[in-house]
Amino acid sequence: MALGADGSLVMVQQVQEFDVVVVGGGAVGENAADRAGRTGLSVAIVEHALVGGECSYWACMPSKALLRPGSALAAARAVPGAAAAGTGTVDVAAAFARRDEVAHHWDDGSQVSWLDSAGITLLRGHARFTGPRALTVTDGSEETPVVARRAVVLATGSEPIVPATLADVRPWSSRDATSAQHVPARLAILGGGVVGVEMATAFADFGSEVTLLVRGARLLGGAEPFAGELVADALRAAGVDVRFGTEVTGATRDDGGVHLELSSADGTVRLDVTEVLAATGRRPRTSDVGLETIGLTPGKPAEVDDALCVTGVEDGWLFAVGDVSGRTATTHQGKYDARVAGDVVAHRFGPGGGDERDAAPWSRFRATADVAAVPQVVFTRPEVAWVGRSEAAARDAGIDVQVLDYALEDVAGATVLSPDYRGRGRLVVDRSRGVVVGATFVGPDVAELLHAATVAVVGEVPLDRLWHAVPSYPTLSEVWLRFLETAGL
Ligand SMILES: Cc1cc2nc3c(=O)[nH]c(=O)nc-3n(C[C@H](O)[C@H](O)[C@H](O)COP(=O)(O)OP(=O)(O)OC[C@H]3O[C@@H](n4cnc5c(N)ncnc54)[C@H](O)[C@@H]3O)c2cc1C
Ligand SMILES: NC(=O)c1ccc[n+]([C@@H]2O[C@H](COP(=O)([O-])OP(=O)(O)OC[C@H]3O[C@@H](n4cnc5c(N)ncnc54)[C@H](O)[C@@H]3O)[C@@H](O)[C@H]2O)c1
Repeated sequence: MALGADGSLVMVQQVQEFDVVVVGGGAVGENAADRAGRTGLSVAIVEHALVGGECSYWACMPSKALLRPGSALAAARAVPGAAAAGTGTVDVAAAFARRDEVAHHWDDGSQVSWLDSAGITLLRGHARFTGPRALTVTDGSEETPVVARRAVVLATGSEPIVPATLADVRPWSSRDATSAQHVPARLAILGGGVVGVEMATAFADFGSEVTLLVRGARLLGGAEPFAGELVADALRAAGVDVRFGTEVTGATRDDGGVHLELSSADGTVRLDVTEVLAATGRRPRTSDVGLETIGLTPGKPAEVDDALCVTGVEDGWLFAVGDVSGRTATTHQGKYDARVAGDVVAHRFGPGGGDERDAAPWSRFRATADVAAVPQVVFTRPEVAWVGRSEAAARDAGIDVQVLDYALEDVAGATVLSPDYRGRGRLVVDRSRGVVVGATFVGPDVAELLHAATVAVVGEVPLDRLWHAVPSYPTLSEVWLRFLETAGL
């Protein structure tokens, strides 16, 4: 027996040793573990909740399942011939039941089976560093010392930030929204970022009276401004009360719900709602992993280089991937970093001990795409999809920018989708190099348009070569031809 981190008595188990220990079994940690084991290193994952992490159970998957019925209904309603069949509203009970299936009823059995099949050891419990390559894993009253002979990959994800004004009223977090079992009659959402606009769309579909409270002047801050404008127009058309320049300056909760005091340039007003969702961003989850024992600061992101090696830690044994690094904020980009980190670990510490320290950008040992080729899709209606730099970001980076804009409704593929199709595409071109450095699409069904743009940005394909990439007719992709014609090709 010994004293645990919280001062209680714990039963200390035998030391367990592995070549590599991955802390956090989210989608990103799982990928890192899989790649790290590919040269025969023994790998363990430590997970204190569900294997699969936020994305599988409370983020990407359930949120997209909640959004899908409304978007399917809207797509049918937009087409003469199908519109008559698309009457009525979203069947909320069926939508929730489908969400429950997609979230595997919050049971991680299938992911645990996958770990088994990949030869990865699962240690259930909460991991904390006790020193370089040394951790303890606490599971109830048991504590297991764990040694990583070669490397540790930190993949502990992120946690929501709750503004101080809402702290006492038990606001919904994104987890409460994505796992909701009832629909609040009146829902206030604080924050005009990705969670805010997606959940405003879903809960408006379910019949909530939604008020979206945005302290700034636009939605989706990092995206091209037209993206936020089109989403705001659509949310308003769906009945959402979108209020810009609005701060929550006070909040109370009683049996009647949550009472918010809102301040804007027009003065102070009160808003009474059933629930309030704090969609105000996330912070890396590093406050309770013993970072202080290895010379890092708890609560801060684990900053990494392009090999995903944590800077400020000697001997290159610590890596960080996913939300915890502060470098990526999506599952797909976190998994890309995980593949790179896992490959670096497998190569550097595997049999024969390779050296990839001189690896060039774009090698499989460098996460080069994190810098200027990050894709993201926001599943609102219209969908928003972007990759690389916005016009403003490209100008800030000193790029000689050429902007190519096109109205998506003017391509034949859009006409087939719906007579009322509206959307917009933008390419940001580096004029001096003649290559695409950014792209944004806003409109129904644009999510699947994005990957062509990602390939163009990553491949730095010259515009005069893109000219030979012929889009099929009649598809939305024909916008690529129109962009190039706009550029004078
Ligand atoms: C509502 C919402 C919707 C989203 N939708 C999308 C989307 O559509 N597409 C997309 O690409 N991204 C989306 N994201 C972002 C995406 O969810 C994250 O980028 C992704 O989950 C990050 O993965 P991760 O593995 O780094 O972290 P997590 O998924 O948070 O995994 C970290 C794991 O570590 C465990 N852990 C933490 N600390 C410890 C410890 N000390 N010991 C043991 N275990 C520990 C946790 O329990 C967790 O399982 C969404 C986010 C939210 C909030
Ligand atoms: N489809 C997707 O890929 C997807 C979907 C959802 C979430 N995510 C990821 O999850 C992460 C979290 O999303 P999010 O929307 O919470 O964060 P975010 O950073 O995208 O947006 C947070 C918003 O809240 C505002 N805000 C912050 N503090 C505030 C305060 N005190 N009062 C009022 N407004 C405040 C910010 O200005 C910002 O507009 C993001 O990194 C996002 O990329 C991705």
